[in-house]
Amino acid sequence: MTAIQTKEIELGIGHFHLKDISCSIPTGKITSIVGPNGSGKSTILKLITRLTKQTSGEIFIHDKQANKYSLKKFSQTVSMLPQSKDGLPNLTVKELAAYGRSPYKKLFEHRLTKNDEEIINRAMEMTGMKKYEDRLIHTLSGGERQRARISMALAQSTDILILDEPTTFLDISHQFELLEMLKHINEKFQMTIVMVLHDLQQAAAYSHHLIAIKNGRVQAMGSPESILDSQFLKEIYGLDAKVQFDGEFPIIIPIMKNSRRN
Ligand SMILES: Nc1ncnc2c1ncn2[C@@H]1O[C@H](COP(=O)(O)OP(=O)(O)OP(=O)(O)O)[C@@H](O)[C@H]1O
Repeated sequence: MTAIQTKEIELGIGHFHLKDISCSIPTGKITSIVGPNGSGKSTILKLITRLTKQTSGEIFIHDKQANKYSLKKFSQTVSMLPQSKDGLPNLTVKELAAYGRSPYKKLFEHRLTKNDEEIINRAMEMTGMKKYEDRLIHTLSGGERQRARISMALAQSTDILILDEPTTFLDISHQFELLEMLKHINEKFQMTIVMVLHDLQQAAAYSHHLIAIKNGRVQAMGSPESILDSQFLKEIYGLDAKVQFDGEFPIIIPIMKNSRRN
């Protein structure tokens, strides 16, 4: 089953061109989009979430054209967590999570129903943020802030969650904590998760499916085990390296040109 399908998407922005982006994102799985800086990954997420419009081609969400959804219905189907460089209003964790209920409200309606409260509480419990519900966002650590943002996305009650570089600015243990949390959410609720990740090892370890982009084109697609090898690293990143799998976790060993021991 396919949650998202893009068909022959083309888009030009200044000197940059996305060309013939055709890919399928499986339902209930974790898919990561990987590729070098500036290859077009975030632009693809913006197209899927209707923040940018393609010049040609079509995007389907659950087999229905994305632009045929009303804005409200779309926001009840797809939630997007942009890169965390954007500032957040100084709200409490609970107030931020409550924003996730906006697609279910009428214009200027702010009152939370009992059902909204239950969904917001569940979202904060899923991310471990319930105990911080009254804390102001600006007093949280980077990892906690990211989990608060995810609480808001989860309170949106969508079956597709899209995240752009969710581990940026987190230390290695908080990166893994966040990825474990997303894996748990995916397994428990069969939520379709799509993310852009820069760390290829993490992307491969935590994703069922990888889409590799280079110069605005899809260069490779498939399970991490089927596509991640030396040839892939050379073709996509121009990197000379070996790949070994330790169980599901790939270890990328770059071939160093100059040993510091010489
Ligand atoms: N609004 C814009 N105006 C002009 N160029 C843009 C705009 N948005 C994106 N681009 C260009 O499109 C290209 C792709 O950008 P995009 O952010 O999709 O890449 P990316 O793969 O997500 O990069 P990174 O890994 O560095 O975040 C870049 O060269 C970028 O400068």
